Amino acid sequence: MLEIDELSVSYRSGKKMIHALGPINLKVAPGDIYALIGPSGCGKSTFLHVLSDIIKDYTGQVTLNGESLNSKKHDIGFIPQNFGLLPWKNVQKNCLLSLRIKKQRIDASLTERIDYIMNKLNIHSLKDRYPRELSGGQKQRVAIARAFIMNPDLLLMDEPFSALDALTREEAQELFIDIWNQYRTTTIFVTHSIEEAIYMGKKIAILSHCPGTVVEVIDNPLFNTENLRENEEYLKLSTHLRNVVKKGWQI
Ligand SMILES: Nc1ncnc2c1ncn2[C@@H]1O[C@H](COP(=O)(O)OP(=O)(O)OP(=O)(O)O)[C@@H](O)[C@H]1O
Repeated sequence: MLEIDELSVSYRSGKKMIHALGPINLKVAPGDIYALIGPSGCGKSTFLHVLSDIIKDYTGQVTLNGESLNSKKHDIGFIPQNFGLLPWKNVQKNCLLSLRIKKQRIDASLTERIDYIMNKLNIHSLKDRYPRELSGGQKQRVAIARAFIMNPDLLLMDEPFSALDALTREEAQELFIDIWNQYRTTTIFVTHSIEEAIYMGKKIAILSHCPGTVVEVIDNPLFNTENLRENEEYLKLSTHLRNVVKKGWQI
């Protein structure tokens, strides 16, 4: 369980402090996928930076499985907007990077997991290539493979599909959900797309203007539904979300 209690973040800018986020209160159950939507500058990236332990200067409490969040104790996967692949390492080495950092021995069951994930994402044939030799969709598949191979306690994604064209994006979203269904990794992702939030978010958390606080958490009945747009509920939920945006991110 990820528990966020009265989390607030301020940045120092010269002599002034800028209150960028919070207070945020949220409980994320194991196996949840949260889609986080909110206006530009409300603190979404700041929030992910706290959860990935990049920002340590905050008030409030963040615990994962009962312990204060700490990247030394917890395995936290992060897929940034630009996929975060190291350009000087080939696909195979990028995928195994976190295991090497943790000095994890690659035994038979881990080899099976790696093979399963690489096959599922269809990147076996790309394993000797470097990131510059890959298309955007291929880079995205490598980034997803790397995150799931690591088997993180928490997976964070910052607009992971926004750089892809519409068809590649849909394919990458489907592959993500397909592989997530196998491992049920607790995931929080930021998106600007209402459709992506409805397709991929088991829960949808809406943040207010800066400093972002949680305006509403929606239990999404349409999570992982095929032919989403043809579903009657889709129109209702997307209209509700668009109304929240129109009202200035309030309900
Ligand atoms: N290093 C910093 N120093 C001072 N202020 C900052 C810093 N980083 C972010 N901010 C401010 O904190 C607030 C939250 O920024 P953040 O990048 O988290 O928002 P965001 O919701 O991710 O935005 P976007 O959707 O536009 O990417 C903004 O008002 C921003 O101007």
